[in-house]
Amino acid sequence: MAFFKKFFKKKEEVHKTKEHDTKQVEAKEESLQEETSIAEEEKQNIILSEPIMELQEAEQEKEYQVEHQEVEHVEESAEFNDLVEETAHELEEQSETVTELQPAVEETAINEETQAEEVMKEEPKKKGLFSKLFSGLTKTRDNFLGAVDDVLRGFKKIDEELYEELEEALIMADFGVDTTLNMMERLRALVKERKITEPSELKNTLQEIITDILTAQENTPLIVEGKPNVILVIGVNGVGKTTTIGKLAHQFKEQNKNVVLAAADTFRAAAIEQLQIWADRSQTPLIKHEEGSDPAAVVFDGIKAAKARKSDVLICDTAGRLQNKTNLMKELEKMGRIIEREYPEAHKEVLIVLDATTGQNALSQVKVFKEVAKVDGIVLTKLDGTAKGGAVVGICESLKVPVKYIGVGEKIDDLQPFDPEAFAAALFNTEKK
Ligand SMILES: Nc1nc2c(ncn2[C@@H]2O[C@H](COP(=O)(O)OP(=O)(O)OP(=O)(O)O)[C@@H](O)[C@H]2O)c(=O)[nH]1
Repeated sequence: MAFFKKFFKKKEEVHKTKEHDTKQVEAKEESLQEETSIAEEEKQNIILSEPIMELQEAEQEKEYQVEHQEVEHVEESAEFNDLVEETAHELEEQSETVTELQPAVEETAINEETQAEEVMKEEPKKKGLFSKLFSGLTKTRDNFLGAVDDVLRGFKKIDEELYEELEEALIMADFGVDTTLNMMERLRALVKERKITEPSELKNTLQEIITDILTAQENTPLIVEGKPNVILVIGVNGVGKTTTIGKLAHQFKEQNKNVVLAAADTFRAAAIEQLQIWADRSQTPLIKHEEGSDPAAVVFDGIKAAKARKSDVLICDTAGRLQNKTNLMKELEKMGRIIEREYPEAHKEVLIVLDATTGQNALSQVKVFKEVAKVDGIVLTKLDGTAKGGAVVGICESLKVPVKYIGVGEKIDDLQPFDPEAFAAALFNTEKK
């Protein structure tokens, strides 16, 4: 702005000077003309050399004046041109700076746009996860929360009778006896400590206790970044092992991971065929042998394929026959040995799949598997089809094995990482605490 003010002020000054000088020249011209006509007269009347010389001098002076004026004008216009050039130069420099800044400005704009897009993508994803969890837990919530609300509405003060009825509601929702007793003990202690008198306030306190139990168990990620990973999936027939493997493969592939599947449940031909369907669905290579072949040999070939493809994750299906614990133990041990020997650099996880509809039975399955293998995490399937979702709390509390994923439907993207706070919020129909 200052530059333009300076520029126009100078321009005005130049213009004024020019006007003033032109007037002066015109006045001079007039007087010269007058002098010329007098001289002419004199020339005509008295022919004398002196006036002629004067006239010549006057003419010369006039010429000089005009020339001088022109020079001044030329100088002024040169000054004006300089100013114009200076302006142009400054403008050019400014435009260069703008051009230099342009890519940075564009980059910033693109970055902001990308970030906004990512946030926009992330937000519905988060919302989608919670709404799926929320609708998946409908039966459990109706069963559990409905019973809790009924109890709390029926009392004006917190007394022993209220505690007993709450205890019953928790047991009916499959929290398990031990976990329920433990929860009630914590509830009584908090009521005393916080001097709670209103029955309606117990709901919040219960949600807090459940969130606390679910988050108490350290939950590590299923796979380690920058390392090859092997996941052995165990569990009894029909719990949703194959489906879970397909869903996991799909999720890892969405995260741009290279995945290989191995059909090490060779006990039934149908298990291999079913895994092939999920491998096709998630577009993942499947290593398989004939029905009845050695499961450890399938794992061996799976490792070979994973190494050749520089895979991030190898997921092995296994047969879960609890009827013969000795065989099951031998089979799992042999697979473990092969992995240790052939793939020592890999991170190994044993994931047990449990069917939530079996409620407390799921808990006893984990107990048996824990006798034959080290179990690192739990996948609880079919939470959408059961009123017994409270079993999750019992499993977390009594087994000290973290729930890593939950199944909330039959579709490929109906498996989600277990989020304890979101689970408790969906159970109590509230916000995450
Ligand atoms: N609603 C619902 N159904 C599920 C879920 N997970 C698996 N299923 C269904 O449970 C049934 C059994 O699943 P599979 O994956 O075949 O179970 P499996 O443990 O591999 O069983 P076998 O192959 O017999 O050993 C199938 O009909 C699945 O669609 C889930 O999270 N929700």
